[in-house]
Amino acid sequence: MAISGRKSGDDAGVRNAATGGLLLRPGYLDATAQAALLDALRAALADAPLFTPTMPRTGKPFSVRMSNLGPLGWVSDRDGGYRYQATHPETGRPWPAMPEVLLRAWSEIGGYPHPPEACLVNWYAQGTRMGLHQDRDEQDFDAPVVSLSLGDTALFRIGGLKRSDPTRSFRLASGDAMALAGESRLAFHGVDRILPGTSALLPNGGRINLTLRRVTRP
Ligand SMILES: O=C(O)CCC(=O)C(=O)O
Ligand SMILES: [Fe+2]
Repeated sequence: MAISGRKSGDDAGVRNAATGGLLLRPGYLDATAQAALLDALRAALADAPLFTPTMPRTGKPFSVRMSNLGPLGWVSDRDGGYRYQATHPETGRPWPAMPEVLLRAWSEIGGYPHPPEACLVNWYAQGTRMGLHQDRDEQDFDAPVVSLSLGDTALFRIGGLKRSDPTRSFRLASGDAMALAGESRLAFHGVDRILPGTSALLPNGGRINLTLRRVTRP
């Protein structure tokens, strides 16, 4: 397990064995790299607009809006459930390509020898959250999940392999990178809340999270 990062408060909790395989790289992207990535994302989202996924069966809308980059994208709706597909659910077009900086982050942080296939773009407006869940719609759990944060700081929560396992929380700020690998790959996790006014990157606040995943077995 390799852990780096802030040492104060609840952040120290991420060193606990329950989250083995969790890797944090605070400040992985500097301000210039964050701004460049944001520009690339704006262009991509013009082609593949944010959509509102809905829950399997109930059709209840997510509060987080989403889009994707790369050969595959994660989508969810009432009838089809959670899945990956090669095209945007509303435009029917293929997802835009992943910018180079994301491919580099995947290899530098995740250290997995095959390329990522999906980059989920999560848009958190102020007041939105993501409930505790596992990332398990992929065929390949050997590959890590690599995530990058932009904009306002998130209070991120992670537990163990069972929903009822104890959880701990820490902050993910703009430019921070994280990988869920090894024992943490299937750990329950979520976002409790977005802390307003913590970043000037997005003019109207809010947070963007980019989650890179390998979907198929190489
Ligand atoms: O926004 C985050 O930091 C986590 C996102 C997440 O867990 C997911 O997209 O599966
Ligand atoms: Fe997740």
